[in-house]
Amino acid sequence: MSVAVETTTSRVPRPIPAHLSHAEQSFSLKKRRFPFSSASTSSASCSSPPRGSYCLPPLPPSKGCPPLSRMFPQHQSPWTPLSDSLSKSPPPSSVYDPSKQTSYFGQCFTNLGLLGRGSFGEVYKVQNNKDGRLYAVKRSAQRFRGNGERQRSVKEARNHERICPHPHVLDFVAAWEESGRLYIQTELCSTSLLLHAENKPPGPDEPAAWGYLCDLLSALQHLHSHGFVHLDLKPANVLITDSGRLKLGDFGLLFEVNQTGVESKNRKTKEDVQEGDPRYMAPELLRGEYGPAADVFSLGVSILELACNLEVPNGGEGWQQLRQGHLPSEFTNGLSVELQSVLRMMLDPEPNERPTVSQLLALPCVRKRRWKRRIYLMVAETMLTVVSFCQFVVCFGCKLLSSVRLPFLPCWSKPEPCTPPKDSWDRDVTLSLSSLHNDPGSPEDDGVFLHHSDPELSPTFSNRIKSGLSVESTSTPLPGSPVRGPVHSTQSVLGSWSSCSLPLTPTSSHLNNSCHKLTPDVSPIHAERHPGSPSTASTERRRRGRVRAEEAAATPRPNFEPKNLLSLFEETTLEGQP
Ligand SMILES: Nc1ncnc2c1ncn2[C@@H]1O[C@H](COP(=O)(O)OP(=O)(O)OP(=O)(O)O)[C@@H](O)[C@H]1O
Repeated sequence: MSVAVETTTSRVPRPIPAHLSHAEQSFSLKKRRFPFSSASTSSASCSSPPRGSYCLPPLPPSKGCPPLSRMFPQHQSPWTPLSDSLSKSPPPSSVYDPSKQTSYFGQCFTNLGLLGRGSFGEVYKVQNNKDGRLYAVKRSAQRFRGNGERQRSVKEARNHERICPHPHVLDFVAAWEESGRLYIQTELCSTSLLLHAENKPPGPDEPAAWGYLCDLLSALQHLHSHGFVHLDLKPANVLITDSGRLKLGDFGLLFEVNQTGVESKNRKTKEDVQEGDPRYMAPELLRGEYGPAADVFSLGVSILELACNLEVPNGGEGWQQLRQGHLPSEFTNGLSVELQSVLRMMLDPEPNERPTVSQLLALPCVRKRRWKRRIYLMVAETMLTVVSFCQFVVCFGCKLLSSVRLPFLPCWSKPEPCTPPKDSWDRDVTLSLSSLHNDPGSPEDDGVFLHHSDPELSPTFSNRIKSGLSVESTSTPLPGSPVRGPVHSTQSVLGSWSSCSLPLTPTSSHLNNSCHKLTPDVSPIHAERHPGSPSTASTERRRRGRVRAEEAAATPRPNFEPKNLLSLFEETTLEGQP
């Protein structure tokens, strides 16, 4: 361990990865990027992809013949478990029936919406129909175009499963292959660290950076002590829970170092070589030296970025300087001496001079903050659990009251389903799709996904909505609708139709799944349905009265207020008028 030793070799410019043709030249303040909501609505054009998510070019709209599978509907291709968890305990036949046309995903999960898109796939928030819990499921965007591609995709899932559970590593649940696509089921988080940081008020945030450093050092210590190197550590690959706990994810480039020489230079075989994000890449990776020190460097760059709110250069002079041990003083001068010196050590150009994760964790300044961080997380998680429990009690109480069927509360007599009934979901989607595409529901377009994620791929769909046709068959908000909040992406996907809007931890949220009542805000849709249709004043009044009544009926019980009684009264008065 040494503080920024500048050797002669460190001044020699390092070769820049070949694909960096549009390299940023030096350091700059972080630009605000649109979070997922923009990706969801415009990722087809991909004009400004979220950083860390190199969007694939949009699929061209279908102009020619429909695919063969649409003309000759066929059964889903077989479902293949890829994780030990699924092979050892497959779902019971009551949950998954292979003879049914619906996919494994469609039968086992209720899709609650798109969480985000990355370069390889789309991530959905789902509810498991077996245990009722909420999870994230990542589905590869493209079907495998060969065995090589398949192997590479499957590797990410297998790598993830090999890592023992740890409080700062994203929990792996299961992986499977279906219809030529890979599915990975993991624990549900709130959002990625990148999006979280970008949605905070601009400006440096050193206390938060110390917290991130402590969490990610713990995660790396776990990986390194088990003989793994991540090799793609960056804020986009770190997830954050509702309590603020960081979880390291995305193990596509995970590399196993031999146990005897964890610190020794390990060379990957040529076919193994896959470059991570160049902005966070340690200089020695360009020489083919793969070791735990590379993760320390990437963590250093990530913390520098998060603490100073700066745009990390992906090439050019700034990229070179960072790999020669020069920190951008115009940004780092505002940081404490302690953090500056830790960053200097982590960003040492020589991997052998860089401290190991254990050495960093032993630093007094880190140890002090790690304790604070632990206490903070403990308190935050306890509070979340208490809030979740209270929500559960309130929801349970409401359900109980509604089952009493009080005569003066007519709208309480029919409680809304917790989630859309699966059959109706499938039926609605199939109806919607078949009416749009005249397609009997091919496995090409698994309705469970197209319903949420691909409206931009289906121009007919959006035109239909725009032209004011019925949206009753689409009971979920459209991607890009204003209900989405930038930070709490998981929560905002449910947006306006979740009556329990407090963020829940994945562990606790199963307690109150009953809170996820679907109460679509129907009034604006109805109002726009026939904008130009002639209507007399009385029919208009009646229509408004009906809409209010529908709103009142759709309002979940906890929101039942005297206001609703007033509107019911008003409605009755309106109905009574000639
Ligand atoms: N477990 C999760 N819980 C909540 N949101 C998630 C989860 N996993 C991913 N996301 C969201 O989905 C987005 C895309 O996911 P992810 O980055 O894993 O896809 P990817 O194809 O591997 O992307 P890349 O390879 O570019 O990193 C993330 O930015 C994050 O917002």
